[in-house]
Amino acid sequence: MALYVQKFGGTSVGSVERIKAVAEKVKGFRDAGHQVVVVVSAMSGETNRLIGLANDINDEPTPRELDMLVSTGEQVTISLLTMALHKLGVPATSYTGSQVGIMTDSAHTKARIQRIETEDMRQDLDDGQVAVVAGFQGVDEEGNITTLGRGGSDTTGVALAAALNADECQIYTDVDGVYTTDPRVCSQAQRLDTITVEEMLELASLGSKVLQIRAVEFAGKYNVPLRVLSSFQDGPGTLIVADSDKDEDSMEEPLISGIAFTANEAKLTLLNTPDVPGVASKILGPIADANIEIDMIVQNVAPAGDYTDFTFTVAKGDYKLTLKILEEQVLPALGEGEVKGDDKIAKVSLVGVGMRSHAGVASKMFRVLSEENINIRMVSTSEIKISVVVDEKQMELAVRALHQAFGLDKNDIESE
Ligand SMILES: Nc1ncnc2c1ncn2[C@@H]1O[C@H](COP(=O)(O)OP(=O)(O)O)[C@@H](O)[C@H]1O
Ligand SMILES: N[C@@H](CC(=O)OP(=O)(O)O)C(=O)O
Repeated sequence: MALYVQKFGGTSVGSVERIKAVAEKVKGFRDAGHQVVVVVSAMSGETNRLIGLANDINDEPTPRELDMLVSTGEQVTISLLTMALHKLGVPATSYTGSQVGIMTDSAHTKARIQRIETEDMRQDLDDGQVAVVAGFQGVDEEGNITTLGRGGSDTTGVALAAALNADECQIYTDVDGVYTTDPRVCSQAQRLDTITVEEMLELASLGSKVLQIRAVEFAGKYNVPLRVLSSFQDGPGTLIVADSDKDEDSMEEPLISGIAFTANEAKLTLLNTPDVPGVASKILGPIADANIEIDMIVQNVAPAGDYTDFTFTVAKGDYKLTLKILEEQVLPALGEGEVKGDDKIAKVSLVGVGMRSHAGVASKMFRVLSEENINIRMVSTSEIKISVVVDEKQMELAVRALHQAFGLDKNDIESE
């Protein structure tokens, strides 16, 4: 007998038929003698619909009320799934985050889990029940409902698996595992049998939304065995493995494990800023004060030593506010310069632990992009990733060209 925490995302519970299919799947595990805790997201599109309603009423809803509203999406699915399980004769009880004791801090819309009270769930499991828990939500010490950030049900699943010491946390979604890149954009993408926590963290943080980044962090920190599977077809899925557990038979790591991309960034440039100590902090200080996260930063070498250009990227949602801060606070403080912005950009990233021991990945990447006539506007690197910023409209072309050039296409891998 094993204990599984099974998380079903929005598409997997997107209709009555799909909810019934999830109930059948859960029943199958229970009939096989396993204990199951299920975590569900809201039906697909529901969270966006609720946010839309809020914005129709008030374009700046308070985070507390937003959490109160969007958490209702998951409350619908826990009850419907539990009813579907009852219909199949499976004893089950639904719980909101607050009822099951998912205690978080008070950072509404991006709360962090601090502890989980597991007694009720353990009692249910001991009684032969399935516990059906609302993903994405928790409660703070004052009893306010909080949410964990978009995609947060993955984190609920992994956190519950850690708290219950489950044998595996299974993330069921609409693809049958983690692919070399998003299979919706590149039909040649290949499912990976395993991927390391480190690589998955990079892919998630660079835009692959198959897993929420904090869920991967949690799995790494608490050693939770984590598997991504399809809720629509059977198969082994992809196991996220500790960095030391990567297939020991393979003598060489593949150079690139995956390609991530996102069009959710915008680029801002300050032209002709004085090249003197303290300028970077004068530019970025007011932006940090506004709680805006900065991703890539590039400062050009000043040709004559006295003026430079300073470019950085932020999330697209922060673009307008950042532009305003630069124009209204930073430029007056610097006394000179000019601001330029572009929110039609995309970031494409190659990820792979094999890069550590191989030179030449960047030069090959740049060559492939130049052969496709794709202009590179910014570059950033770390030990296991290279990211470039390109025009948004060239993003998919860049992904496909790089996927093929780095030998990730289906036919290449199959013929090895
Ligand atoms: N490398 C990747 N491997 C698999 N899926 C990916 C990858 N990158 C992006 N995706 C996308 O992630 C989607 C699944 O995530 P999401 O829509 O959040 O699912 P859910 O609703 O189940 O939480 C897939 O449909 C796929 O388009
Ligand atoms: N419903 C929430 C939480 C979530 O994790 O959803 P999904 O599993 O469908 O990505 C959201 O849309 O962000």
